[in-house]
Amino acid sequence: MITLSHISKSFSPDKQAVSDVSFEVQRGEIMVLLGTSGCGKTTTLRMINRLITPDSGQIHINGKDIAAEPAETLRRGIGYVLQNHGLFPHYTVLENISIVPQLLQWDKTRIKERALSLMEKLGLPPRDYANAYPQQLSGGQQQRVGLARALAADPPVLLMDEPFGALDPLTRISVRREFKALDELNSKTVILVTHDVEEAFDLGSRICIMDKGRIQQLGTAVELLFRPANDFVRSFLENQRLELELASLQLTDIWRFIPQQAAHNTGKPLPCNATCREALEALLDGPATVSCHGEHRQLDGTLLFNAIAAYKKQ
Ligand SMILES: Nc1ncnc2c1ncn2[C@@H]1O[C@H](COP(=O)(O)OP(=O)(O)OP(=O)(O)O)[C@@H](O)[C@H]1O
Repeated sequence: MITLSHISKSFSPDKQAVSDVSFEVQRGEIMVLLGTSGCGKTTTLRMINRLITPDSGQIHINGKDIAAEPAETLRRGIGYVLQNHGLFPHYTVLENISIVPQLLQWDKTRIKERALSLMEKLGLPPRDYANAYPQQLSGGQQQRVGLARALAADPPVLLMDEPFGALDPLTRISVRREFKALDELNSKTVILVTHDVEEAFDLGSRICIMDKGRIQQLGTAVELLFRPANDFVRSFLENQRLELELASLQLTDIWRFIPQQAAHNTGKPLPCNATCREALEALLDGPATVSCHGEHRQLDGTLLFNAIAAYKKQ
């Protein structure tokens, strides 16, 4: 678990880069820091691995005050992923991924097995890429190697600064999908910085929206969309609101607004953890049957929109 308590930092006397930021991130969570350029996301992240020292406040990782720990020891427990991957050009892919386990003096077989397994999981067939050099890879492949390198020693904490920011939209989505599918994320505490709203909602267990160094709201996608804390949050999400709402709301959230109309046993089955967006897509082919809490109800496009509207009005 990572805890920030009243963290502030300024680089000049007249402006606070980060102002009284407090939050907790649990193991298994991906917490996203989201906001416009210059709002203090990167500074916040870099204080967690002591690349920047806060002016005031404390940061604890698993109950330990990071200021009391040697920076080197601290960083060995933290995987750090940057936008421009930072790979060593004269090291092969395998050598780049092996750097931290080597520093930790893992035995050679274990290092190789771990590196090859990560390459497989991240869509880099070892046979094709293990002995390649970074400049022989595409941007997306380099970023996959950067991810594998950060994960190699299985650190309990992962800090990611715009990790997919330099990739084209299609590559970005596929690298993100592979990242999300990594089962080892369940045992890590992850903080990810982005200014991409869609990415934040796709990856974040919770999202922390920042502006001018301050937290404006920290919550789940549904909380931010349906219970915005202030006008800044509301307008920050305005452009993508409908898309985000459909992708964030699950049928279980709107279940009580779907009429108790027995299903006709025609139509596609939809599970109650389907999102409204998935439901909408399925409903383009005709009515469906939703199953929630052992009950089955009929759903079509009109019923879905009425239920969403009722949920928003409550
Ligand atoms: N080393 C530094 N020296 C002086 N000012 C800095 C330094 N690092 C950051 N700042 C300032 O602190 C503020 C917050 O910067 P920060 O990089 O944390 O923002 P950000 O939200 O990550 O922005 P971006 O998305 O553009 O990276 C900005 O006004 C920035 O100019």
